[in-house]
Parts: sequence; C-alpha cells; structure tokens
Amino acid sequence: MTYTKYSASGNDFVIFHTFIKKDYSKEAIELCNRTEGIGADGLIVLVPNEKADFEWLFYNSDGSDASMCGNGTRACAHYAFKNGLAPNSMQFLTGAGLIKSIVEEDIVETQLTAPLVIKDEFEQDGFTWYLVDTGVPHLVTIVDNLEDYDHDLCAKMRYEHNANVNFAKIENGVIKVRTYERGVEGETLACGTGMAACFLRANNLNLVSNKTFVYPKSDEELTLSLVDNTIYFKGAVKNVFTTTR
Ligand SMILES: N[C@@H](CCC[C@H](N)C(=O)O)C(=O)O
Repeated sequence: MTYTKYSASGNDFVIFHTFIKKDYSKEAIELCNRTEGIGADGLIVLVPNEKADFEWLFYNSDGSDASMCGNGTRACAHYAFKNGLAPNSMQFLTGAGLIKSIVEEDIVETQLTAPLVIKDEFEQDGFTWYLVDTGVPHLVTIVDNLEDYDHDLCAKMRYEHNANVNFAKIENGVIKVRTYERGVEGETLACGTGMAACFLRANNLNLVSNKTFVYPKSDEELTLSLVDNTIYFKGAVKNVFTTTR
C-alpha cells in the first residue's frame, strides 16, 4: 500500500486511496502513531463516490472518526488533484456534507459547511466561551494572552462539551489561535475548523473584518473569509513524503 504524508499548516495527515469502503479506525491508530507508525494527527482515506469526485473517510489519530477537518480537506484536495482523482476545482463528500475545494499549485481553498452556533455565550472556569459547529464542534474563548491556554482546562472542557477547544487572541486585526483537538487529545499545530470558529466569533464581535489572516500555533498564514454566511479557508499545503509499506 502507498501512503502519502501531508502537512496543512502543521496539522498532519496520512492519506491513501482505495476502492474499499470500510472502517479504517485500526489503521488510523497504527499509521498515525508517531513512534511506530508514519505519525500524524489524522488519517484520510479517499474512496469512489457516484455523486461527487470522491468521498473521504476521516479519522483522528486515536481512531475516532470526525465529520469534518478543515486542514484535512485542503491536504486531501491537493492529494486528489495530484493523483488524478479529481479536477483542480472539485467537490467531495464528507460526514458534514459536500465540500468544495480549489487547488492552485500548493495553495488550496476550501468552502466550509454553513456554521451553526450551538451556545452563544457562557461563562465557565473564568473564561467566556462560545460553542459553534463549523463541521465539528468548537469552543472558542478570546483572550489577551495566548499563554492562558491550559491543557488540563482544555481536556476538561473537551469532555464536558464533546468539542475541540480554542484560545484566540486578536492582534492588529489578525487572529492568533491555539487549539486542543478532540481525538488527538492535545494541542495540534493548526486546526482549520477551529480557526474558522475563532474567525466567526471575532467577526461577530466586530473585532475583525470579513477577510482576515489567521495564524495557528505553527505560525503559518491562512486567509479566512466570510461571504453570505459561508466561510472560505485558504492556505498552503505540503506533500511531506510518499512511502510504500
Ligand atoms: N484538525 C481538524 C479537525 C479534526 C477533527 C477534530 N479533531 C474532531 O474530532 O472534532 C481541522 O483542521 O479542522
């Protein structure tokens, strides 16, 4: 089997394609293992689909599945185009619905599914939170200092709300984000749907405009735009290596 490892702003994935649609959670745990496997935050498997260019099956590194992954969509779209599985402007089926992506060289833009606010504003453990589904659920708190990010608090909030957890800081009109990811159970270098959730929250509070640069923990620059309640998410991806095992 041939596997490709991708990095999308530091969020990394093992990707392969097959005709066989089945449960790949066991493979996700093995392949994503950073000591004995390839090492990644998630596994993406592309399978054929009659109504779209293809369908993806997405797994976190602990083998749990997730309906969406923003960075994963960008890596996956690049992989699909480079492997002749889809044109550069494509649509593919995810658990959250049809996703549209456009590949231009190493830059990929994805149109995320319509966001759904789950809980508008609430106080817990000294922070003000907002809970929104941008494909998967995300808690967002806006802070003055990103050092407020606290692993134990994130883990507690993640299980209480069954959501990913984001700390965001607005600085000179851009957003800096740190994300604790469900299914990785720790901080990742970037989370696309998390950045989208922070962007939406900051935009709703009029803290940023409809088109904003967002910087995750990796410090790679992404552009987030809001047009008619649709979030567009754009940035570079990298094919790290391809291996056969
Ligand atoms: N890293 C992703 C989100 C992946 C899914 C998430 N960990 C969950 O289980 O909800 C992104 O870039 O959006």
